[in-house]
Amino acid sequence: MEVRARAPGKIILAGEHAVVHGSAAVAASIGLYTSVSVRLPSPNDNDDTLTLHLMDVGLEFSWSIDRIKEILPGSVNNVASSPTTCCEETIKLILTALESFKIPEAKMGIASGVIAFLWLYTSILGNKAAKVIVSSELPLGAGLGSSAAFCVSLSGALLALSDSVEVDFDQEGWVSFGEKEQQLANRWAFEGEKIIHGKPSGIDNTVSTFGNLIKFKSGALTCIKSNMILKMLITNTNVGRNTKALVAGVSERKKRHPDAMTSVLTAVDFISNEFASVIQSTSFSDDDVVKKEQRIQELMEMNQGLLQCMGVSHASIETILRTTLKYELTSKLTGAGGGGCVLTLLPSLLPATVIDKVIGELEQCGFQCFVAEIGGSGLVFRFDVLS
Ligand SMILES: Nc1ncnc2c1ncn2[C@@H]1O[C@H](COP(=O)(O)OP(=O)(O)OP(=O)(O)O)[C@@H](O)[C@H]1O
Ligand SMILES: C[C@@](O)(CCO)CC(=O)[O-]
Ligand SMILES: [Mg+2]
Repeated sequence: MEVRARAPGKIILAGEHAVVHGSAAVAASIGLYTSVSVRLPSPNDNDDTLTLHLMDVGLEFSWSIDRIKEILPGSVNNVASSPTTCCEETIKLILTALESFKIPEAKMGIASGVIAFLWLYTSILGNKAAKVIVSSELPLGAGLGSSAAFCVSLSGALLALSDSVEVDFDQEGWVSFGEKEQQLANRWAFEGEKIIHGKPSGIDNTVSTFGNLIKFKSGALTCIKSNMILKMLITNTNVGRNTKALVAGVSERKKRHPDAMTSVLTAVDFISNEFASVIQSTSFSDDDVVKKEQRIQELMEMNQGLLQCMGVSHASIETILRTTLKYELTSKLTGAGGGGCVLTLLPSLLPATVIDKVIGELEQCGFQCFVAEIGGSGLVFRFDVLS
């Protein structure tokens, strides 16, 4: 029996970092997915290993079930229906399960993903043998929510196989979970994100689970229906960074300058709320569309300025801002910043020749550009009966 699940990445249109401190943020899923397949051995396979193959980084991990029981004795209990946080002590224990694998220095960030995997796997499926394969269309660690897509697709695949969730094995093709099961997958994914991010707001796993466009504030989600076409150019600086370190850096700055930072975070809250109301407003004439796009551009510019105040911009991001400004286009970083990806609004009346020119100039600087579909489906899964 094999189950496959996939979950999308995301862009944050307004409010990253501030959302960790209780301000509102607006995010949309994008049409790039992470897929997880979990294959359980048939009863006569005599397989007693848990294998994790991370295709994107070319790493494979394998543990005997006896070793899993030794590291995580709690894995004999089935806690799939009640998500629990992995404590520091357990993280240290799980780290010992990684010692024998020589992870190259350049790929050390992957260790946190493997710890999240072991925590989610053993909490949801206990100590069953299985072969798990992960692959993604998303760039890893680039601000497009690869960690959330990883945790959501993994939680979805594991829950589909667990006793705690009732699913119809005869359904064909990709299907969505019911609302209750989506909530459960989202809560487990949040526990995984805590291991990778330290202090996540929950926005990334929420938009990856439910898809579409959302406003998110203090853990609560509001679904949004956009009444305008938002076409965003995504430019990857290819500068690697780590969300956990950037989020911690903003918290440190807030501790050093509490009053100034509180004003910055409050300003972002207003920007996100205004962003949400502009895209939801129902005025459709050409003039109105142009005005709405101008307001969005101004909000993006202000949000980027405040992200600079938080200390999460980067020289490569500033180069993209300057380059797109030459074409009167507005950009902001998306996700955690420090490198990663930048969004540029492509207004509806912008000639294709200008888009080609700006992309050409950005690519000449060594950046990678693409236009992704915004607001697609969230977590889905499918069963395949193996012969
Ligand atoms: N396909 C994958 N295979 C293995 N590990 C993954 C995969 N996707 C994500 N990860 C884990 O997530 C980490 C990257 O998460 P991080 O939060 O730093 O970046 P991001 O989620 O891409 O960006 P952001 O959080 O800003 O949206 C990787 O180092 C790895 O531990
Ligand atoms: C930087 C941050 O706001 C978004 C990362 O995509 C972190 C979070 O909300 O968990
Ligand atoms: Mg992340």
